[in-house]
Formats: sequence, structure tokens, C-alpha cells
Amino acid sequence: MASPLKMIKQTPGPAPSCKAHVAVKAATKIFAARDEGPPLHALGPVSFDLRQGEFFSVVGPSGCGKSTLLDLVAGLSPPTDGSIHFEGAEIKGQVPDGVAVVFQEDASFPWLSVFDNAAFGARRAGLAENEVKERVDHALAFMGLAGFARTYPSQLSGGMRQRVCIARAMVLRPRLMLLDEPFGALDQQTRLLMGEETLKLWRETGSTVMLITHSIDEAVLLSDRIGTMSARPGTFIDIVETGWSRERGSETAMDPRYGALQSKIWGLLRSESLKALGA
Ligand SMILES: Nc1ncnc2c1ncn2[C@@H]1O[C@H](COP(=O)(O)OP(=O)(O)OP(=O)(O)O)[C@@H](O)[C@H]1O
Repeated sequence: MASPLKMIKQTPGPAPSCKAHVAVKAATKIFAARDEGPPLHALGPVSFDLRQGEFFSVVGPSGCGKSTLLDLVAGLSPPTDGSIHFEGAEIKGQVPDGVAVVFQEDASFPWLSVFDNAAFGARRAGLAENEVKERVDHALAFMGLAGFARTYPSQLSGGMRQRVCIARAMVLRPRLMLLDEPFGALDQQTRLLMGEETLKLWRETGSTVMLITHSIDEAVLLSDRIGTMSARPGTFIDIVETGWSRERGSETAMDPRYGALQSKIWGLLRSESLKALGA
């Protein structure tokens, strides 16, 4: 049987440009005190741009503020200081149109079929039903779920459920996709395959991607640039360019530069991870 991916006309998105799609300006996040404890300085100040159409990953020690940063960029939580701009407009208090978020937790709705799960956001956004159907059919085929439209999440594997969540984001045709460790709960093989699917999706849509990951390997394999964070309160110690072509895939791991990049990132992270462990 032909792979569902081959049945989709591939229209590669544009190559990343140097234009800022998202601009994070001196953003900090301090969480209010819990019980009798002091306030918690989770992040920043951090400043960086996401370039239009790039694949940007964030790695850093546990608890350094990666998810906090993603929440700020998504508009799910306001910065304590500083500002975040998407397509030139400051993000204030809600997820902007054109932005989709995928989390690590299985966020599929068990009472809805795969089709209705994938259609959820688009229906809420008020799209006409024929447009929803066209987009959902395309997204399910793209994610290899075409034969599962009437199935319910409880009948799927964890990897398939996560693909449903990515299909739901894809249906919205986001210009910015924010992925918070979306493959963290999956086995290694499925994780590698999902990384490849994400690269294909990124190529087809031309959207900007920001991925939070605990895996240096995944960051090196998938990204144009890797933001490497310090221990909490997280700031970028360095932003490393990988130099990969847009057509990269698993075979990139055979490139001699792959090992050098892994060592570089680990060199940057090691002492910060020790600090985080000590804390
Ligand atoms: N809503 C909140 N209220 C108070 N503290 C919070 C809140 N959310 C996160 N934190 C704290 O902020 C810090 C950063 O958390 P965050 O989840 O952003 O880190 P992370 O780098 O994503 O961690 P991990 O790699 O372990 O997933 C942690 O110390 C966490 O306990």
C-alpha cells in the first residue's frame, strides 16, 4: 500500500528567513509565593527571536523554565516583565490566531472520535463544515491515520493518540507551532518516527516551529537552531546553528557534524545540569 505521505502533494514551505516571526524581549517570569514560601524566579530575563519558518529547539536542565518560556510565547501566561511579539503584535492574555500548541500529555478527548478530535479546534474557530472535513481528511492522511477516523482514542496506541493531537494542530494551519516535549512519553523508535513526521509537516506547511525537548539528539537532528538554557532562572547560554539543509531526516545522524554538535550542546549543558541537580 502506498504510504499516506506519498498521496499528499508536497508543497515545501519557504526556507527560513532572518525576519523575526516572534520577538521575545527581556522576558522574565516570577511565580507568586506558594504557602509561606518566597516567590519563584523561573525564567529570564531572556531575549531572542524566532525567525520566520525556522525549526528552533530549546534544551536545558530540568526545571530551568523551558515550559514556562513556551507558555509565554503561546500567550498562555503573561511575562512578569518584558514582552513577547508575534508577527509584530504584542501577545497579551490569549493564544493568538495562527498559533497552535501541542503538549506532552495525551490531550486527545476520549469521548470524541479521531475525526472529531482532529476537527475540534477548527470547529471552535467557526470554519465551515466542508472546509473542516477537507482539512481533517488531509491531516489524518498526512499523519497516517486515514483509516482511523471513526476510531476512539482508547483504541489507539500512545503514539497514534499523539499523532491525533498533532493532526488537530495541523488542521488549524498554524503559522507558529509550539511543541512542549510532544514525544516524551513515547518509546524511542516511535519518537524517531514522530520526529521525521514533524519535519515533513514543517516542510509542507512552512510554519515556524519551537520545540521543547529533553533530548539533545532530537534537538540536533530536527533543528535549524538550538537554544541552550542555563539552570533556573533560565536564560540562553548560547544559540547554536546546525547548518542542516531543509531536506534533513534520520540519515543526518550519519553526518560527521552530528556528533560534533551533540558534544557542543552537552558541553554547554553539563555544568548547568549539575547546578540544577544540586539545587
Ligand atoms: N504555575 C506555577 N507556579 C509556581 N511555580 C511554577 C509554576 N509552573 C512552573 N513552576 C516552577 O517554575 C520552574 C520552571 O518550571 P518549568 O516547568 O518551566 O521547567 P522545565 O525546564 O520545563 O522543566 P522540565 O524540564 O523538568 O520539564 C520550576 O521550578 C517549577 O516548579
